Amino acid sequence: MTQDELKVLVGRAAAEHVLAHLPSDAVLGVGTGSTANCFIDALAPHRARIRATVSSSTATTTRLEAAGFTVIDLNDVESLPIYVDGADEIDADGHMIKGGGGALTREKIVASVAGQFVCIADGSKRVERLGTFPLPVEVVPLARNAVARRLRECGGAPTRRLHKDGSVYVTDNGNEILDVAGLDIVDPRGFEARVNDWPGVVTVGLFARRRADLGLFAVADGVQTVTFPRQ
Ligand SMILES: O=C(CO)[C@H](O)[C@H](O)COP(=O)(O)O
Repeated sequence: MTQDELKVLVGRAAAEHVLAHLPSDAVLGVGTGSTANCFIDALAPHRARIRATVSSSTATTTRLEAAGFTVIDLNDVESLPIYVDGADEIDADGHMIKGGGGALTREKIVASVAGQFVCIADGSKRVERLGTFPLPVEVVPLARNAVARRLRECGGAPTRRLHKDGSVYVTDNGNEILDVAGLDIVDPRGFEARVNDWPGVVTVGLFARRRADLGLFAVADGVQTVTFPRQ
């Protein structure tokens, strides 16, 4: 199976999970990226059963609305039983690197409100230790070089995210992203807290304090379900 086929498979599994577990009057949190898009597509025929959604990016909002879902503001939501999103890497404890699609800040905010974080991915995203995928860090533009220097002191090699045409990538929140290669993240919770603390850092794409509760991972012979115990 191709990686795209695996994403379709896990998108369907996540839709089944939501239809089985989301209360009928509840709001659903939806992540960003190609795997999250497969989930939206799989859930679309059942949109009448989803009262409303909260989106983690403008791209996801566009896709949800095009598929006929109602999208509401997180400020108008008191609880969010389930949040479904992809990941760039996930370890055996459910800690993740996210933000390859640039939506890390809103993803982290929506995830922080959710009762259950369901991580959906093809099996290639599972790693022993986080850090092979360059860690995205969203920064206020003024702080870019100051934060980059600190990341170098930690052994990382940050680069400013650019579009293919060379223009600067700007997030939905008007900030920039540093993608940090070369990190060997032995203590995800500690490193998340450390980087979060630096002035100018908006969000670090380490999801360790709020990690996944459930993983659905597509591999050649089906979808594996992994429950990550609360820490
Ligand atoms: O964090 C994300 C977006 O900010 C995505 O969940 C992550 O990049 C995975 O994307 P994909 O499903 O396209 O591989």
